[in-house]
Amino acid sequence: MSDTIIGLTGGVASGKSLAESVFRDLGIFVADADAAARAALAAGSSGLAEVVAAFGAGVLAADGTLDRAAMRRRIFADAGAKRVLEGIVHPRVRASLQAACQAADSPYAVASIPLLAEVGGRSAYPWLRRILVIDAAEATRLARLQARDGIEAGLARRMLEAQASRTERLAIADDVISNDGPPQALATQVAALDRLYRRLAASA
Ligand SMILES: CC(C)(COP(=O)(O)OP(=O)(O)OC[C@H]1O[C@@H](n2cnc3c(N)ncnc32)[C@H](O)[C@@H]1O)[C@@H](O)C(=O)NCCC(=O)NCCS
Ligand SMILES: Nc1ncnc2c1ncn2[C@@H]1O[C@H](COP(=O)(O)OP(=O)(O)OP(=O)(O)O)[C@@H](O)[C@H]1O
Repeated sequence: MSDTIIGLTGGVASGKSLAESVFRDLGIFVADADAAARAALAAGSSGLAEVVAAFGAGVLAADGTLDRAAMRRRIFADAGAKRVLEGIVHPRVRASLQAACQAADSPYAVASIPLLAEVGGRSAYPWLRRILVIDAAEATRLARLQARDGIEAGLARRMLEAQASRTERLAIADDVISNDGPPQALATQVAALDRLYRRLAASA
């Protein structure tokens, strides 16, 4: 049972997954918003039923699951559709992350929320004790994104531009990890924050 929940965020290819794995290695429970968003629209879920009610059965693939690629094309071409989908998915993601983190048996828990700055930061997630931003220079993220996903520079740049700016994200941060150096430097910063978060949890 953990009431100390840390929000982890960062732009695409900033190093969130790497930071998550370091927290897990230190014995900390990590809940992931992307996984919660997929579960919210799983076959047979109430979320998927709401999506079908809002968008029609045409969003389903032949096997009755959500046609995610088609939905992705639709929401990035139509801001209204994106808002409708988010209205269905985001409340479920918030509830699922909170429940999973509160049930965690580690001293504190981490909720990894890639779009935390985009959805309104603390006002959307008032139960976060602190917000940790993984930060890296845009050039670093572009290079790592291209290397990891094998995509061309133009697409990598558009993905960065579709997200909150570095300044907007840093504005919601209580803690910042700089990930422009080697992986070991990130691990050292995570370990230092782990000590802080354990102290906070112990005094809660
Ligand atoms: C549209 C959906 C079905 C597409 O699924 P698909 O498996 O093709 O893509 P995936 O979920 O991996 O997302 C791909 C990338 O798109 C971006 N993205 C997805 N949803 C959003 C959004 N609402 N706003 C901005 N960017 C988004 C993210 O950078 C993500 O890395 C899915 O992304 C979705 O349900 N989105 C709405 C819910 C949401 O906001 N999810 C984000 C985490 S809470
Ligand atoms: N300090 C580092 N040095 C070298 N490579 C790194 C470092 N940190 C992360 N990477 C690499 O950069 C890429 C992006 O990192 P990671 O996948 O952790 O980012 P992310 O924020 O989780 O990305 P996404 O937003 O796409 O989920 C990965 O290939 C990862 O191995």
